[in-house]
Amino acid sequence: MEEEEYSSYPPVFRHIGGHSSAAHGGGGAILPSVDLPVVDFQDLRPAALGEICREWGIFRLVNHGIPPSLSRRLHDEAKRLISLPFELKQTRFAGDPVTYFFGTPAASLPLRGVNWVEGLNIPLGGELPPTSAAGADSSYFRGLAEEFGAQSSAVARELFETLAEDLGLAGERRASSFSGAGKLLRLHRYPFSPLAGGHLGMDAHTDSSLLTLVSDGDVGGLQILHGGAWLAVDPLPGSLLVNLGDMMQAISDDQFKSVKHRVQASNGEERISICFFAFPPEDRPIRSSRYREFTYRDFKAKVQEDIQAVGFKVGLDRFRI
Ligand SMILES: O=C(O)CCC(=O)C(=O)O
Ligand SMILES: [Fe+2]
Repeated sequence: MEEEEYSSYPPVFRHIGGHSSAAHGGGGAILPSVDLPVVDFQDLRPAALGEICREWGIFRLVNHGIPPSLSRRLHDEAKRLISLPFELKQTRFAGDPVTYFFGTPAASLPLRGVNWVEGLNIPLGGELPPTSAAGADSSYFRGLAEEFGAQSSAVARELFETLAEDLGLAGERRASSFSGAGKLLRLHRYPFSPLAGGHLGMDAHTDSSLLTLVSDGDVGGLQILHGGAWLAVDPLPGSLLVNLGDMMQAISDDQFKSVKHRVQASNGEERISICFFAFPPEDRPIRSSRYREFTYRDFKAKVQEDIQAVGFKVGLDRFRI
């Protein structure tokens, strides 16, 4: 492909489009696929779900009730917006509640090697923005995102309650964990990479969330670390990928796993993913037999501090007793 065909990519990354990614230090072998457990949202069983979360920390959710047409419209609109020329994206989202980013979000370090991803951050639950510089099409997108976010949140709450049941969480500890939860929708576009086993879009990381719901469409790329090996997660159209985050691991006294994962660029189509994150209320103390008491606000601050100081997220280990 010619360079101008990559005009929607940030300029510093345009050159990698037509080249062997191996020459740029990324890459890896084609991995075996993993058969993730599949959970039916209409038939949630605390003990069975708990077992999956102890062993895997990630599963496929089917029959979740979010209409396929809503997911499809949001994916289509996301793809349209993210495919706009880079310069236009920068000006279009300036001053909008929806923000455009590019870089390596897992480590918050832009321009590390050729590992990169770009996307839009969509805060949820606020007022729809007045018609702004972003224009009417962005309001349409935000409306879809709000609707998708509200439905994702209801699904996440139900999953949380099921897991809380399995853990035997009671009283204040249970009631306050999810109510007032922070919510964020983030969409990603992982660039096309001409070689299979191409560069990473997102480095290995665990999510800081309670729960993360990923609508990953029909292009693969996600990989998980399971049993000491990296395994590829194939798409399952119509399903949601659910993974547990660090806060859920802490609340469960390390019974549940916050699974390590990363995303590799596809050698076919670009991957568009829509990720919903549920976080605990910022100032609620998190009590666990494995960690000293902390709040999600403390956790976030420590993650940022480590990224500045050592270049990566240390995460829960900072709070371990
Ligand atoms: O885009 C994906 O498929 C996963 C993204 C992810 O891991 C994250 O945003 O934390
Ligand atoms: Fe993640």
